Amino acid sequence: MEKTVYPTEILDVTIEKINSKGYGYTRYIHPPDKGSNGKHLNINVKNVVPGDVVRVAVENAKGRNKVVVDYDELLKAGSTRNLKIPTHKAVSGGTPLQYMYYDNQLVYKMDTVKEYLEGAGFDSSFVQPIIGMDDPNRYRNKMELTFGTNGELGMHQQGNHRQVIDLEDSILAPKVLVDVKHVISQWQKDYQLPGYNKTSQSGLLRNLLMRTSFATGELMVVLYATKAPSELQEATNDLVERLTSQFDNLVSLQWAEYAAAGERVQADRIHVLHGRDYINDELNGFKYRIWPDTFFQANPVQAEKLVELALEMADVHSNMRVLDLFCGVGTFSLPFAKRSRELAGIEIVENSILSARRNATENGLDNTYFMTNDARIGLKELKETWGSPDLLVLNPPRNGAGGKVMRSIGRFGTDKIIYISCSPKSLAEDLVWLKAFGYELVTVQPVDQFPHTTHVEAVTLLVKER
Ligand SMILES: C[S@@+](CC[C@H](N)C(=O)[O-])C[C@H]1O[C@@H](n2cnc3c(N)ncnc32)[C@H](O)[C@@H]1O
Repeated sequence: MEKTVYPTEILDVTIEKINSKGYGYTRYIHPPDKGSNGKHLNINVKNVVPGDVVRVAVENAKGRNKVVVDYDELLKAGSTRNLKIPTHKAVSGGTPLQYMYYDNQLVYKMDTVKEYLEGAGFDSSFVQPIIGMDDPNRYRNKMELTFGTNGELGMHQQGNHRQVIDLEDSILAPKVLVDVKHVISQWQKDYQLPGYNKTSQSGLLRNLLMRTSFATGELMVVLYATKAPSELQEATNDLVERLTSQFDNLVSLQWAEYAAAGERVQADRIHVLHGRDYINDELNGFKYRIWPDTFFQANPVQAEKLVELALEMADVHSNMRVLDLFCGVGTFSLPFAKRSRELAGIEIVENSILSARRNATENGLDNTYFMTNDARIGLKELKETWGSPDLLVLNPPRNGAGGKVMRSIGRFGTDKIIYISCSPKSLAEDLVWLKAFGYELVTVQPVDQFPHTTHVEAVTLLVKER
């Protein structure tokens, strides 16, 4: 039987709230008439704030119960809308909160943390006022852009991974990275170099990765392309000339050859066109070497605060043995190792562990032990080889540590746990597991690590009841 397709309806709706994806949400009840009695439609609108009244066109309106749409007209601005930010439809998906005043973004994020914790049965009065940024713009030390098929170089359109929106400027990117982008776009245009087409699997230029250290000023530029640079010698020589003559701090220009279809995983071959293959960075007074694929905190100003908060909450002292789970290249490990007797780190990515070891040595620390392993297995092995810690620090990826790891942590029985989270949803889910092992929530400190996005970090202290 063929499904009925209902007509497109033009609806004027008031945005009730912003959901976890950053879409404005409202529930529209169709007026009762034949066949649609009481039927409702969940409408998700892009680039809005609560209280906005917008006009939207919904195709097959009575035939569906949810829809994600752009609005056609802003009829009335909500009270939290920052009218200095020009409204436009073609924005990339990265900054859905950018239209909201920064103070209201902070309230939204703090409420999100509270809601998830309350939903998991915790008392949200443990949640401290969120720590925001003095200047919430241009805070990222790393930008990754994609080449489109029509000369664009930018980020994907929200909800559409085939469409690239050319980056003219960005609220997130330091000026120097925007300037590098424009030099590369001009160079691409001058040599008429095609962007990679995922559908036909043809074209040359795929991605642009740019990193800058706020501490040392060093700049890294990496171009991902399907061919070797020697196949377009004149163009690559000119690229080196253009970038080195305009950016004194460029210490690493790399060409990453990557021919296979699909998303970039690892380059087939790296060609260093200028300088070296890494940059030097610093965080909380510790030195780090950063290669193109090294995971490193993207907002150094707030990352330093996270580390300071974690140290303060843990009250680390020189007799403590500390375990840093999901340790990466050692962002938390090194400062904790400096103040404690011994530190062990567990991390699944081998290169990160190699970096963590090197970083410890380069920073004069000789009390660290780093193990490459899946947290689920590493915890058990560590207990046998290294023993039990007095303090456990964990900073898992966005989807959390998961029940198996949390139960192992519970069985470890350390006096204190510091959980640094980048997702209040997974934080709340993970913390529930610790209740059964007698852990009590002491404090939750939200930190706005990524202004204008829906992400929010939190440093949480738990202690074991004795
Ligand atoms: C949010 S990052 C934190 C890294 C580090 N704490 C930092 O600040 O640089 C999470 C880390 O967990 C690692 N990871 C992901 N899954 C893992 C697993 N199953 N076992 C161990 N480490 C894992 C990732 O490679 C990543 O380095």
